[in-house]
Amino acid sequence: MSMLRKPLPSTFRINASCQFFQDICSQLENDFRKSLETEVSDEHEEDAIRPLPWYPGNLAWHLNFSRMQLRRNQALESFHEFLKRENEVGNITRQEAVSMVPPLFLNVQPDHHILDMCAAPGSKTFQLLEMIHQSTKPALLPSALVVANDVDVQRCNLLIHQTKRMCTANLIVTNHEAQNFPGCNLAKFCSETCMDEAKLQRLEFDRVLCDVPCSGDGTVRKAPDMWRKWNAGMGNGLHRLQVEIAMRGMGLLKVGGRMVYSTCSMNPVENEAVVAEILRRCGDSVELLDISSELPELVCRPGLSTWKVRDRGSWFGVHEDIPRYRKSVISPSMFPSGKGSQDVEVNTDVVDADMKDSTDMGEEGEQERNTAIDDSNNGDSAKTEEKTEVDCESGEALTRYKKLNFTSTRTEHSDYPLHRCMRIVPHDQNSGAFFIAVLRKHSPLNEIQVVDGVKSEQSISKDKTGKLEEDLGSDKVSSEENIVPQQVVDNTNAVDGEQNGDMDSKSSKDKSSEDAKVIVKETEKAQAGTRDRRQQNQGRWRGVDPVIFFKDEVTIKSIVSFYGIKDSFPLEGHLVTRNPDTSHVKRIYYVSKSVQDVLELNIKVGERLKITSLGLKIFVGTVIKGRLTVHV
Ligand SMILES: C[S@@+](CC[C@H](N)C(=O)[O-])C[C@H]1O[C@@H](n2cnc3c(N)ncnc32)[C@H](O)[C@@H]1O
Repeated sequence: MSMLRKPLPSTFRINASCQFFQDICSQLENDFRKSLETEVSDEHEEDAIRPLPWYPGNLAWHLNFSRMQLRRNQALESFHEFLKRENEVGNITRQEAVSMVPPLFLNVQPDHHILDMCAAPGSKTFQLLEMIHQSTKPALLPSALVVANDVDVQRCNLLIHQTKRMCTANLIVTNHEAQNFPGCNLAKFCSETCMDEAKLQRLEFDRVLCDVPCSGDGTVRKAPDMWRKWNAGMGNGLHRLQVEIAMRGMGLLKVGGRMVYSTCSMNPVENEAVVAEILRRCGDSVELLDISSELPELVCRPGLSTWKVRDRGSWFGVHEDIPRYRKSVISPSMFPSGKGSQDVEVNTDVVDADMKDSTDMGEEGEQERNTAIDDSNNGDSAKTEEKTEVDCESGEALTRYKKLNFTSTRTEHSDYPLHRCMRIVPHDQNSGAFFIAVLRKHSPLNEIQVVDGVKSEQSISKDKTGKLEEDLGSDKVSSEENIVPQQVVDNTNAVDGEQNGDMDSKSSKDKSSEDAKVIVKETEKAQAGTRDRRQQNQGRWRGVDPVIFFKDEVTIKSIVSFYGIKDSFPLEGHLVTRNPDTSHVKRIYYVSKSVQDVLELNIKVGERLKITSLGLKIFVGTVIKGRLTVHV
């Protein structure tokens, strides 16, 4: 507890792919390390700044003072200025030490396709970009691709701002619900000819980072407000979404690929319970890897195999003990065994999955009669109250159970090797807290696993239909034929990265083949150049400019000759704009071959990806005397 009350030390990472990498390392080692030693004395005589021992290549550094001290201490002024300056241009990144751990376990290679499912504000995305560029020779682009996604548009802007510092052509930023991240699979949407032409047939990833939204108790040292705000209900409310995001990540992962699941919470319901549920759903297709020897200097603890679930002031060791009316909120998957009781759920429409851990259950306007029942038959000491309420409208008696400060003595153990998960706690190495699990996909998920996923996604999608319609609003005006089926495809094919879509129910199968036909029709029309102009101009997503390949040969030739660009740096197919009127483009972006392939695929499957940003802004266009002129 005393460690939790101490401010978190600052940490930062050097970008090993930046041009001035060696200079920065030498400045830190030879100048600041020594000068700060004399300026900043410490009662324990610890180094003022030192590399984090577990981070490869001495790239991550720990400062033995907090952000506050860094801002206020005069002696640290020039060092603070250095940090700010280098951070701004992307040579270093200030990031919490524990947050740097998950990308390290992805074992990223320069030719990998990587999906960062919940990426904003982008510190881990930046780290992934550093990794793919690190081993590439200067002036050469890696063949890798990073797709960074976040559901929140405003946070996507932070992500774009953060990753701009990298000047990369290998990044696409998308704005989707991660649990419904679209599948781009040509086999489903395209005719044979269209497939023959395409270089990339489906979008799937060698690595997936699943750094999911969580209740965030691991950040209390950085955000002391968390002490007041946190409650167990926050984690309970997120568990299902976390499972769905992770399952979608698994669906999009290539066979043989690695996925890292991480949170900045220590709550087992958001951690081990989610991992166990992934293993349960995926069976032999997925393995939880033992990563204990991968970063030997990192001090960490094994994952838990047993835990209790807290709900409204009580602790439950088994799902069976959950009052019936809470069973729709507290699911069996939150418990170590994942097993539920045979109880029929009642009154599920009365109780919402709220984010409060309140014990106050009183509801005005309801007549109630409370009867205390001895709950000793299951070995638990607390009393359970049966509460009979009368529905004011129907006059029907509804029976609910309310457990006050109940602590279940029954516990369960998980059969999965959850000790392979990794818990990083603040008092082990003066850091924040983090949870990490690394999973490998051994074989495609089978139909039942996929169907499970589809079912849960469909139940979510039901609630989100309104939002989807809004997202597709512009199409709705221009092409009814286009919007309706695509919306259905979004829901039913949410797992199609993995399977070719044999669903259990005939109707959904028929529906998706119908949808596919319509998309093929759309694609063929697009190929034949007969696509509705208004639709092409607006793109599929309202408020998001379409991505258009810049193919103006005259302009491209003049750029090549004016700047003396060599053939080894091809422009053709690598230039895109966000303005459909290519005679008036303002900005031209350079994209890597990997991004180019994804864009071509995305066009062929009917622009399923909602792309908010991509590539590197390389040229600016101005129209002079009616002619487009382009400069760097
Ligand atoms: C823990 S933060 C991610 C931090 C990020 N990986 C980083 O290192 O900077 C979780 C992110 O998930 C996003 N998010 C929440 N629900 C989401 C969903 N359903 N799909 C995608 N992103 C989601 C939030 O907007 C938030 O930016």
